[in-house]
Amino acid sequence: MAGKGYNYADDYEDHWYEHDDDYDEDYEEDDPELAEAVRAVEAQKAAAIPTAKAKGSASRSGGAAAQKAGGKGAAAGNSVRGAGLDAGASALAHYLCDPPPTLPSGKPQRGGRKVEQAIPLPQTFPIAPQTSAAAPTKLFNFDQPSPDDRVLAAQSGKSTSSGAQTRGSQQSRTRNMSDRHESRWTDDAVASTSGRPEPDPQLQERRRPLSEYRPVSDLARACEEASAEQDAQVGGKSRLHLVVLGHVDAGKSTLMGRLLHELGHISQKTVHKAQRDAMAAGKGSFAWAWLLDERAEERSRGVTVDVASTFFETPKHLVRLLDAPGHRDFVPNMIAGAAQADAALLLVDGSVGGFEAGFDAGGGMGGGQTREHAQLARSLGIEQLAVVISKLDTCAFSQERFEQVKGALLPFLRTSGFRESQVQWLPAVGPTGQNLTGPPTEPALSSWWRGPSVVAAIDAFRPAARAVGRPLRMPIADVFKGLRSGVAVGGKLEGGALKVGTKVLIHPGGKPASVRSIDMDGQAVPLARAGDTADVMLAGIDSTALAVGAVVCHPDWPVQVAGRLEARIVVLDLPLPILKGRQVSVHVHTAQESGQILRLVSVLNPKTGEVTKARPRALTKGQTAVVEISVARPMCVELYTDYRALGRIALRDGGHTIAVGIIVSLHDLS
Ligand SMILES: Nc1nc2c(ncn2[C@@H]2O[C@H](COP(=O)(O)OP(=O)(O)OP(=O)(O)O)[C@@H](O)[C@H]2O)c(=O)[nH]1
Repeated sequence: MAGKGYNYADDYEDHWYEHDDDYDEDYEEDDPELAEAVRAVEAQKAAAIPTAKAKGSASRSGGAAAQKAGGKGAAAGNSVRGAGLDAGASALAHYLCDPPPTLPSGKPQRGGRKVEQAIPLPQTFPIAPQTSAAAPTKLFNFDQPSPDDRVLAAQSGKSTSSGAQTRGSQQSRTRNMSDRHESRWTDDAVASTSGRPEPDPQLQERRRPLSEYRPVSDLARACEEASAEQDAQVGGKSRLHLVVLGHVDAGKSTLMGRLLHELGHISQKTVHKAQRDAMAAGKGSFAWAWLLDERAEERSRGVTVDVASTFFETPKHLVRLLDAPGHRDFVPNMIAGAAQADAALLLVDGSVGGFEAGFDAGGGMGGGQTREHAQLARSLGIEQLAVVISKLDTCAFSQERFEQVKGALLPFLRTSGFRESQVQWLPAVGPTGQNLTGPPTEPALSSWWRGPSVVAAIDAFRPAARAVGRPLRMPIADVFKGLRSGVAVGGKLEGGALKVGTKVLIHPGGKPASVRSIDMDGQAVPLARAGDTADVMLAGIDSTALAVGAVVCHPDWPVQVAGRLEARIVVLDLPLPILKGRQVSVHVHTAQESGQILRLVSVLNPKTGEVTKARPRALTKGQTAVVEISVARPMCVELYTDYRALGRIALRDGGHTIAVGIIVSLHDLS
């Protein structure tokens, strides 16, 4: 079953939301073993490992606002996407901005560099000592406000020490195609989109149902021709958007750095340079990660800040890879990355203490990012997951430890809405390349592991269905200046298609524009279809009308712009109940806005959807409920039943995700 971008006509069954919390109770009722496992995890949590909290209390840096040099590489579509983009990137991000050598067609990319033949490396990098539960991770010396801090400051009307920006972390996602340039929301732009317009009560009734939409025939024909042509060009391979998730230091960048090298996308020379630089800086164990975490800040702190995107090929897929930051401060960036993905690799540190730190419930405030990332990924529509258990080399490749981690995580993933059949489990060791592209060579691992390698697990993911027959929706993940003139936006088409010359509308604001050119994977193309990630150069529009979180849409079938909405949510781990009036940060696709919970409408039976309590006074952990939320500025959203990718919502507060859900009704439409 496809991951995201479903066609409205398909009979996709969203397990979580339609049968959602079956899991919650099923495992208790039907599966005593599972219930026992959950109790064991709870007991484990009670014995809490304080590392995550210690990390959380460290002062922080909002490095996401920093910008990375654009240049032609960025124009070629390899720049960081999703959040804090120009701000340089994670290890992956870094690599991403230095374009991969060739395109699916075999042609070199514009600005691409020559890559030598990848040859297997011996284990040259020291392995991080991760054997003690007492010190599985390090403290970070963050000294500036994080993206979340900015959002919180904006909500409370305070400014942060580094200068709060109107749109918080979204501001930092703007990138430049030709030179370093920070495209800000100007007062005009804010006025055009932020002032709450008078709601139009008849708007909803006047809107034609999306099911009546039929693409114009020339676009439909172009899509058909393009599919045949592009499929032939890429040797029958399908496109897959993959996000790499996991707690900080789980080994994401290291694993992906080594994988990209083994697949021939990072040269031997580059590897040696990263190794030399890392050694010289006394951070030898981060050499593989440095292939991707190229920003000085990321290297010195050893953490990924931004979401980066790059491209690689497996036997079955052309993979657009998004490396999400693991640190809790950068979860908004992670959300923007995961919002574009069809499938996810969840890296889990299997070392003793390492897993527990990432999975710790954190005293009821979200805890480790293993939990938060998994829950967010599911709420953003990702159904297909491969859990990669790393660092087993620190415990002699113990099969028992592998099973222990799996046993603790599986019930949690089920309650988060993942189907067991859609979750793969595998071990891998990034620094030595064990089980990355083929069976492990390490006897202690090969003696018991018979399952897939990382590449095989990626190949087992199914590509998303392309919803080309739907009205155009392209949530903007990136805004940047054109090479010569004009402005361009980057993002994933969730529905419909675009051709050069297509007339579009940008919401909020309702500004018209037309498509001047389209770039995909660094090449100019005549057409982009649902499921593609593209850079679209626009004509007839000013950059002030564009921002991350806005949506490029069909002029006659525009996206909804709502100032108030009702959502069916599941309350996550939190120490204090949700009360009416709570300030939250609202995340939908790539958009993020300050909001407030106006009303607690009802508590629902998660199995039947029946109202068990109307107008509750508070919502607590695990409850399914309907709430009404207002946002400070109208947001581009859709009902979940109309457009799933634009109808999923996450609510955050105090740097933690407190609820995830779906949008069930829209109000104050403009
Ligand atoms: N022993 C061992 N160390 C590993 C393994 N994978 C990664 N490491 C080490 O763990 C540390 C963190 O690795 P990264 O790749 O930076 O982790 P990350 O998940 O990308 O971290 P963020 O991007 O900051 O979230 C580095 O010192 C790596 O060398 C592994 O499989 N075994």
